Amino acid sequence: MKKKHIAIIGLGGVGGYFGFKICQNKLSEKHTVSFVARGETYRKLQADGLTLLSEEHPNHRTQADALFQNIVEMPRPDLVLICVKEYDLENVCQQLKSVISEDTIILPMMNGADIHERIRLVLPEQTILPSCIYVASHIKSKGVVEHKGKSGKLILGRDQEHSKRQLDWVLELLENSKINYEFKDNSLVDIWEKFIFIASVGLVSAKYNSSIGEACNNPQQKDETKRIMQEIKEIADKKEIGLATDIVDQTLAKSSAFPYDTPTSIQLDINAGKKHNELELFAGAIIKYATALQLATPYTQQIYQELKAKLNVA
Ligand SMILES: NC(=O)C1=CN([C@@H]2O[C@H](COP(=O)(O)OP(=O)(O)OC[C@H]3O[C@@H](n4cnc5c(N)ncnc54)[C@H](OP(=O)(O)O)[C@@H]3O)[C@@H](O)[C@H]2O)C=CC1
Ligand SMILES: CC(C)(CO)C(=O)C(=O)O
Repeated sequence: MKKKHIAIIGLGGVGGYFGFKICQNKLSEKHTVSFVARGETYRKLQADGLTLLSEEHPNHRTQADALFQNIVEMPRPDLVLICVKEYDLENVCQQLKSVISEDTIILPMMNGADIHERIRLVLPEQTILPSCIYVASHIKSKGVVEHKGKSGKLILGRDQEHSKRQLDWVLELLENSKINYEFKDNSLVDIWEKFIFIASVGLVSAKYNSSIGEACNNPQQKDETKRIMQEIKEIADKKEIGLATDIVDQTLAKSSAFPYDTPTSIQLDINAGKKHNELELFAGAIIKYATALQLATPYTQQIYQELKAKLNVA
């Protein structure tokens, strides 16, 4: 049987954590694994391999079967894990066009409520598995990823436009890689549950340069976090996503699953003054959804302006 080729694009916090597991546990007779990294990350991976600092792995280093610095150089993949920030998504999808086939399965491992729809706009033929992830892992230095707290978790679902697509081998790969995952026919509720958490906590932690713990427990921050959650809930309700009625309380409780001082990626990026950050993925998207649905989102609007001012963006 032909070996399945798995490509992991982006070896940062998420790609480094999940990619490490896939590499460590790969069954070499069944799969080959490629990493695609750029710039300094590529050079570090070429020199030292991928390092994952995690209590789950006493051996910290691994190597993929192949390493590429450009997507277009790799052989045709059967499965692509897209592990980049949303502002790099369209660029990655454009480059993928020339190397994938209709049979390639795309698994985005990213935050955001509409990532699978955005991929579909560029790659209309492929099977795209809508997903969300929970993990606290960040780049310590290029090629070195640090994971803290609980085991990372992936929730993935069927592509509603390719609902008969055979996915057993993908689930078997996740299983063999000892990745904590859940597979659902419809993962949309889970995606919105993650979105309501990370968009609200992310925006407030970015405003105060605070942790997940502070954004959900400090009285003033908690109040702002809850108000943004409420605005997202109204959007989800109007879109008939099916979030639980007590989703705001459930989501606040979820924060205790993370070590108190866990940062969020948007907090780190905005407070490092990075012009590329996830403000549009969270605040921009909430405002866009609300405008289309004729809903008011004053708290999200306010924090959006405050964060733009912090970044000195008009
Ligand atoms: N980190 C976390 O704990 C969590 C993150 N998420 C989400 O997961 C997604 C990924 O986040 P995260 O891993 O933290 O992001 P990182 O910034 O840590 O990693 C993304 C990596 O992708 C690389 N990259 C971007 N474009 C390309 C390309 N064309 N070719 C090769 N490499 C590329 C970047 O390279 P370069 O360094 O050169 O820019 C970077 O190394 C985001 O949507 C985030 O919101 C979700 C849950 C938890
Ligand atoms: C909060 C966290 C770490 C949770 O998975 C996350 O999603 C992020 O920082 O983007």
